[in-house]
Amino acid sequence: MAAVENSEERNNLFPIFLKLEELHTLIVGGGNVGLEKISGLLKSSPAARITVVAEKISDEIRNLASQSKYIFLNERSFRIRDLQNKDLVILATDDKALHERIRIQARKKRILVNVADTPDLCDFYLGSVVTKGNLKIGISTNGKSPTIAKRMREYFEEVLPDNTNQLLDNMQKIRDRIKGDFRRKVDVLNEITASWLGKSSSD
Ligand SMILES: C[C@@]1(CC(=O)O)c2cc3[nH]c(cc4nc(cc5[nH]c(cc(n2)[C@H]1CCC(=O)O)[C@@](C)(CC(=O)O)[C@@H]5CCC(=O)O)C(CC(=O)O)=C4CCC(=O)O)c(CCC(=O)O)c3CC(=O)O
Ligand SMILES: NC(=O)C1=CN([C@@H]2O[C@H](COP(=O)(O)OP(=O)(O)OC[C@H]3O[C@@H](n4cnc5c(N)ncnc54)[C@H](O)[C@@H]3O)[C@@H](O)[C@H]2O)C=CC1
Repeated sequence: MAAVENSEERNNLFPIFLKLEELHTLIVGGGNVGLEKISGLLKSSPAARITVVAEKISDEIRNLASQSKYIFLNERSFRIRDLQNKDLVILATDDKALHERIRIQARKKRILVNVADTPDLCDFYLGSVVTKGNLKIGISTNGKSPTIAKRMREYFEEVLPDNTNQLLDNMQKIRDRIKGDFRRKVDVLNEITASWLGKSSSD
């Protein structure tokens, strides 16, 4: 009798691309991990609105904050009212019990939470991010290996041609110029990109 195989594991996370200038992100913890998370946010969204609360805020974080008028620093212990008017929360302290307490309060307010070193407590993960002009690719290994996510980013950064952004600019111009109904527009755009990956024009 044929053995029943386990169904393949897969990544069920849903990626979205957030406008962090329009949202307000709270980061609790101002050490190395806090620094990594802030740097990650700023790399994609240089004008991200971020409030950092930490008993001790590192010089590196102070330096980053001095380059943006949208980063607010509060060097003190976390208070529940820090959650007010926040959309996302990233927890990066060395106090796991504190993380669990903050998570409960944040969930009550329907604020999405990331706990840097505790995947089970996360509503969302940060991913590795490849940016070429207007193109952005988010990468997740489902928490299996952040190192591989990082290597994948490096790989795509290297293989994506430098004229990728020009391609997008050209396509936007063509897209704006095509007249006619929606169906015709889709047909034309498929037709002119058909040679990509050897696809047929109807793909
Ligand atoms: C689940 C997740 C939750 C989250 O943090 O959001 C998570 C969790 C954990 N990370 C850990 C460790 C490391 N994280 C990195 C790096 C990154 N980690 C990132 C994301 C994520 N990390 C989320 C899943 C993403 C996915 O789905 O793939 C990246 C992609 C984005 C970012 O952080 O901005 C960024 C690369 C950015 C880039 O360069 O492109 C490195 C490598 C390095 O620093 O060089 C190491 C050390 C080596 C290693 O462990 O692989 C540990 C163990 C801690 C411990 O040992 O105690 C945990 C906890 C655990 O796994 O239990
Ligand atoms: N540094 C690293 O690369 C890694 C760290 N970790 C873990 O992640 C956690 C954080 O690491 P680091 O950033 O290196 O630690 P850290 O000690 O440099 O920073 C901890 C931060 O949390 C703040 N903090 C603590 N209690 C607070 C409170 N009640 N309110 C406000 N702020 C508070 C501290 O003031 C400090 O800014 C640790 O538990 C560590 O074991 C895990 C993997 C790698």
